[in-house]
Amino acid sequence: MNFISDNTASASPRVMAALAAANDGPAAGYGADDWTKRVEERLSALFEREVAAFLVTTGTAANALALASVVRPWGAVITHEESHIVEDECGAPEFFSDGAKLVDLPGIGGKLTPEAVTRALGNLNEGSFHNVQAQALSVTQATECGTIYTPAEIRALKEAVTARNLTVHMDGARFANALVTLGCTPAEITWKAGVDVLSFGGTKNGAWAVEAVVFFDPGRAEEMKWRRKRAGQTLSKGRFLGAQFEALLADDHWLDLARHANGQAKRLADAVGNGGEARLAWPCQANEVFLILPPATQERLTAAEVRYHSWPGRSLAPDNALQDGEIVGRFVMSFATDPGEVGRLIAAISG
Ligand SMILES: Cc1ncc(COP(=O)(O)O)c(C=O)c1O
Ligand SMILES: C[C@@H](O)[C@H](N)C(=O)O
Repeated sequence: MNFISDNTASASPRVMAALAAANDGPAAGYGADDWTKRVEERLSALFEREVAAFLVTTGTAANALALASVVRPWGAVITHEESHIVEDECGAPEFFSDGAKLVDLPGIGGKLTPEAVTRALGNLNEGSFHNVQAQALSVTQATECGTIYTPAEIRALKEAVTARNLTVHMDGARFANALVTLGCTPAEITWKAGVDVLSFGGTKNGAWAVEAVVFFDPGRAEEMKWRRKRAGQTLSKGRFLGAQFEALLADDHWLDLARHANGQAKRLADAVGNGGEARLAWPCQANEVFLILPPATQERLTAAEVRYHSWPGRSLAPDNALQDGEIVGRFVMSFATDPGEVGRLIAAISG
């Protein structure tokens, strides 16, 4: 049984069928194709305002190029210490921004707080040529800990950085999962809450490989076309990115995919999250379940050949610290997660 990551999932059959259907005759290259144009129009409708959108193939590219477009080499990006841009992008944001600094902060459950951000801003001297200049805040939605920010929480973070005029970036690799939990509109959890640029994840949601960098003020997207090309992310046969995203958005397929993943995560969290055999590290609010596992439970999972990520306990609340031999395990669900496997996982944990 494999609960390592939503990255291990297949792609939605509807997305793969759309890829095959797009493979018909000639089409303009480099993003000028009809599929990509329809996606750009669809995203403006989805977010209830004109947006500028750029399709790329990975979340790392989306995050790194989005941030490079809004910070200068002498800039600083405030983010969480467990954020993907800090932990898992091999310095890509720093590289593509020509050296911007990531200032990473702790936060329970992988979430930033306005208080921590305000403290960090206090340590970043505005205007001094000796110091990097705070220019962006990056939040992940859903976070790397499977928690989510409410629109009010995003607004509070925006308010904390407004005086310093920081741009707000959202890593939305699991944006769909957060949205179906919140039940709000895409606009309410992004630009209406103060987000300026979104890495809109398609791959983990169920695409083969596509992400959209969405600028809510098209005037701020000016550099992106050159940055994307220089990064080798402007595909000559761009129709195959457009076709994927168009299939995801059609008939709210993207939300149905996320609902299945979240539903299976909730099943697991509800079944074992508060028992003696395991307990929740922090709330399960999207498609990932983080469980504190005592040694006996770890042994049963090994015997049952369950694959999951061991996760750092840095973001645990002080009153939920790990005890002797305990670890945090991350169990990730996707659109393709088999409910029967989740039942077998629950049995293995419960003993
Ligand atoms: C929170 C988050 N952001 C971004 C990404 C994008 O990463 P990749 O470059 O692997 O597509 C991931 C990948 O799993 C992720 O978990
Ligand atoms: C790199 C790894 O963390 C990946 N982003 C995942 O969530 O599985």
